Amino acid sequence: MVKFLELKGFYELERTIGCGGFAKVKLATHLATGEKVAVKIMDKALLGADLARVKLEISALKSLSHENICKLYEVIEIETHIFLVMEYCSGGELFDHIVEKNRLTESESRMFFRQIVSAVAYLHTLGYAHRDLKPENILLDRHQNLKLIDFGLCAKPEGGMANPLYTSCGSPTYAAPELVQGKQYLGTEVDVWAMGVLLYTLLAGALPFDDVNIDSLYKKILSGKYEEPPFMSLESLRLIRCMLQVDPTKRITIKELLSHPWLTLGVLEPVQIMLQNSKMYQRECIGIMATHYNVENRTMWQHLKKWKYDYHTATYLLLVSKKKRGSGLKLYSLSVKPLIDIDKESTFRRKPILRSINSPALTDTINNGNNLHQHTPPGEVSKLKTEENTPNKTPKTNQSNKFAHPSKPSGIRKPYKRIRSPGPDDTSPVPAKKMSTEPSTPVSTPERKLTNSSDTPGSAKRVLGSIERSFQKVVNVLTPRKIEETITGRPPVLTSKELFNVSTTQCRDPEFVMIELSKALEKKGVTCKRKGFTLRGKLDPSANKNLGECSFELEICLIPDLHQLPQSNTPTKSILKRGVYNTPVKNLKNKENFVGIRRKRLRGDSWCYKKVCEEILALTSKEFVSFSESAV
Ligand SMILES: Nc1ncnc2c1ncn2[C@@H]1O[C@H](COP(=O)(O)OP(=O)(O)OP(=O)(O)O)[C@@H](O)[C@H]1O
Repeated sequence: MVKFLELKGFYELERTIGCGGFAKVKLATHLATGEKVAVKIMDKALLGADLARVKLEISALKSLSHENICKLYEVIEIETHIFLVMEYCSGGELFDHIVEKNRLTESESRMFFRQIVSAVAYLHTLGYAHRDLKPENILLDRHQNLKLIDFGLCAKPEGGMANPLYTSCGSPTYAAPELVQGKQYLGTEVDVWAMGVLLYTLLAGALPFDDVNIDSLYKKILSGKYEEPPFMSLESLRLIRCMLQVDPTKRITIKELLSHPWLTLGVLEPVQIMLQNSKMYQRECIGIMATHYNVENRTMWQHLKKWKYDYHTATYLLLVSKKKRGSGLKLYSLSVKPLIDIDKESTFRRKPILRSINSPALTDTINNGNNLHQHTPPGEVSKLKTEENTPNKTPKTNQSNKFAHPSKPSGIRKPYKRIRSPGPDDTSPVPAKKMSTEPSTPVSTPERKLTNSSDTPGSAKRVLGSIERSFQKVVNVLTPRKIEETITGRPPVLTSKELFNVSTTQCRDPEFVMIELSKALEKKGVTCKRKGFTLRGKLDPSANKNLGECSFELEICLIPDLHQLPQSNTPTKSILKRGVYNTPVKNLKNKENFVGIRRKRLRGDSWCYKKVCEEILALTSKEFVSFSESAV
């Protein structure tokens, strides 16, 4: 069922592929090209004051065009929701990739890290700081290319990158010391620190600074002391040391990183900033669209080059990307007609799109109700007034540094989800609050999903509360009786390309695995809801004080015929490696399906999720669950 009529006839929505604090992301098909896209759906009512973040994210994405930055195709705004149609990254999060392999080899880390450096250097060149770099915000496409996502916390300091920022934001475990201290900081320098944490995570499979106690975490970050694993090469350790310099003035710069010997080792070439030209005139793609809409090429291009981020922009950018891949170029007729009268520039579809009271910057771009999409040409400074560049419009409900202590300790480690101080903006210096030096008490991390809104002052309370409320809607305790009742259909059979994040079993009965899994979840204090062969669980933090808060999905699936699997992906390889299976490998090589458990983090701290999954899968049944190649 298509829930959003605005998309009907243009996109076919499929399953949910991710959830963030603010958005649900669905896989969809762009019907004119048949290409898969990701649709980020945001409920305006839940966004509240964070709408400014979304505006900035849209503005940034429209300006950016880089191989390693997830492309925006279309922006649709209706009275209740905002939809961002984006490039679909089918390879999952880099975080899952690390977990899958425990840690990456130096050469794989280098291959990935070069892409990250290229994307971040490009961002900085255009005057943006990302401020939330972490493996959860880096996705992979089907060719193992990295794609940076989530620009909701990015900043574009007025006057350029040499100007300081003031808003404390990001994820505490990736936060630079100057952020933790609430000092003013340079966007470039905090991004380099976060990249240092990221590189360490790639190579070590663990965080350099981590603690269940936020005070202790900050102390560790400020000390700049972390464990240097013996398995890391001296060159890797040296580079990480250069990035994890507590004094930002001594930290390596992004420019130096581009040609650092560790990054050029074996590759020789310094990292290129690689500008993409997907917005260039592409004769063949324009010709196909012009023929399809029965207009002149010139007329088609006149329309396209306004970069309205409407359905035509999406169609064109998708055709360009298809051409780049060498796929056949073809447009399918849509059932919804007329689409857009290009000559007259009038839009007949999506009529119900309304002017939103809450989002003038987005809706102000709607001209006569026709031009639905705002455009910022590549590289051009966005004219959108945002929290970062309009200090007077910023709600000043709370001036405190969100890295500092919340007023009321909860005694529970909250997930170290990214945070942003809701009050001060980055153009109006605010006296930094010193980090508390009081005796360390377990406190709740000041993040956006606190259950008890009284823990959080000011507008943050509103934001956190609304996210929590929406989250609560999906959480129900499932009794064994309910499980029995909802058994339907058959688990999905995975293709060999879908085997990441899948733990293998040597069992062939999906129901049996489901029951074992449900028992383990119950034992672990995870409340869950079953839909078909998927269990959506939320960890009860009060029952797991050392773990924090997170939600995730475990899906029972069928693993394809082992003969068809590429060698590196075969469950048998992991079975051999870990010795989990009792069954001799040769007996597993048959044409029948085995049951697998596919896991997916929905919300909350990634490292907490990793630990919970490890524990649940270990509880499920030691005899029949193997953690595939991963630690989880
Ligand atoms: N283009 C994409 N392709 C595939 N999956 C995606 C894509 N964009 C997002 N996702 C998935 O959806 C999840 C949530 O997306 P995103 O981080 O953009 O949402 P958010 O609400 O802004 O998150 P946050 O809570 O970090 O602000 C991601 O972690 C990822 O797993």
